[in-house]
Amino acid sequence: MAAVTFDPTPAPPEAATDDHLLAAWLAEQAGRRLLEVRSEGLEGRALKDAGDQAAHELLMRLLAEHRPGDAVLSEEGKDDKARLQADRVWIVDPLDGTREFSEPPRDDWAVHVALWQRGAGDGSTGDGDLVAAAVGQAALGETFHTGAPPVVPPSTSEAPRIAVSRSRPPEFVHGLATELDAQLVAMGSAGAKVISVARDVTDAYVHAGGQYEWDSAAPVAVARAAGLFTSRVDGSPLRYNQDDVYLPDLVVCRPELADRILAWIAEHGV
Ligand SMILES: Nc1ncnc2c1ncn2[C@@H]1O[C@H](COP(=O)(O)O)[C@@H](OP(=O)(O)O)[C@H]1O
Ligand SMILES: [Mg+2]
Repeated sequence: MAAVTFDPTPAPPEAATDDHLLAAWLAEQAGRRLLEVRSEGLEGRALKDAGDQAAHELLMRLLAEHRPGDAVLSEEGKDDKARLQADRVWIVDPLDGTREFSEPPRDDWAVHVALWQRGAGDGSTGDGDLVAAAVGQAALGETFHTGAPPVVPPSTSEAPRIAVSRSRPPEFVHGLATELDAQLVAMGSAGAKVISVARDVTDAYVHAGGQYEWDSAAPVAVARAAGLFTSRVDGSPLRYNQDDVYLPDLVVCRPELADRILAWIAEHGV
């Protein structure tokens, strides 16, 4: 298989002990692998499947090599519930925005690599919390990570811009947009949408109606490190490494928008 011939660039020596740098390196390697898959002439379903599979296999191989003692939860793998007893769990989405990946030259797809650690956090997120993460956007040539979090510039837009799913935008966002006098910006990939807030392409990302832990773990950890607001749509904390990995909704935004967004959702529902 082509995955065996793929040659990762060597991990930086610091990644042996620094989880932020390891996450960034992993996301970058999987992104390079995905660009390679995208150049092989496949289309549609075949391209989606090849991308999901190649990025998953590479991440599993590299995690086993560099962090052999840690558990892994991957969108493309079997959920081994031993992770519920583990102290460290990598939560990965090898290819988020699979649909957009299969529509070159779109760049709204990403590799998500996050680390959940037992005992981390203030207790509000359960037994632990996210401690390191990277969102790789290979088609942009960038990897956003918690080791050097993005610096969010002041908003360049007078009216707030709300990122929403391109294929499954929740119905309620239209009412919210009217209330905030906001524009909706349709985009693929949860990671690309969260990072669009950090990059001042948008000011908020709101989703409801379905998603899983791997869709938001890495982007949310990077967003928090960048000083952005993150929560469920009811304002409660996003909790990871749960028994049920369904995590259907979230809000990520500039801190100054959080109160208005949550208040509108509390009043009108999703
Ligand atoms: N209603 C829903 N139910 C389940 N998963 C959903 C969903 N809406 C979005 N997602 C998942 O969230 C990710 C971002 O979606 P979108 O691009 O529409 O914003 C996608 O991940 P994958 O591409 O990894 O499958 C998609 O599958
Ligand atoms: Mg996903």
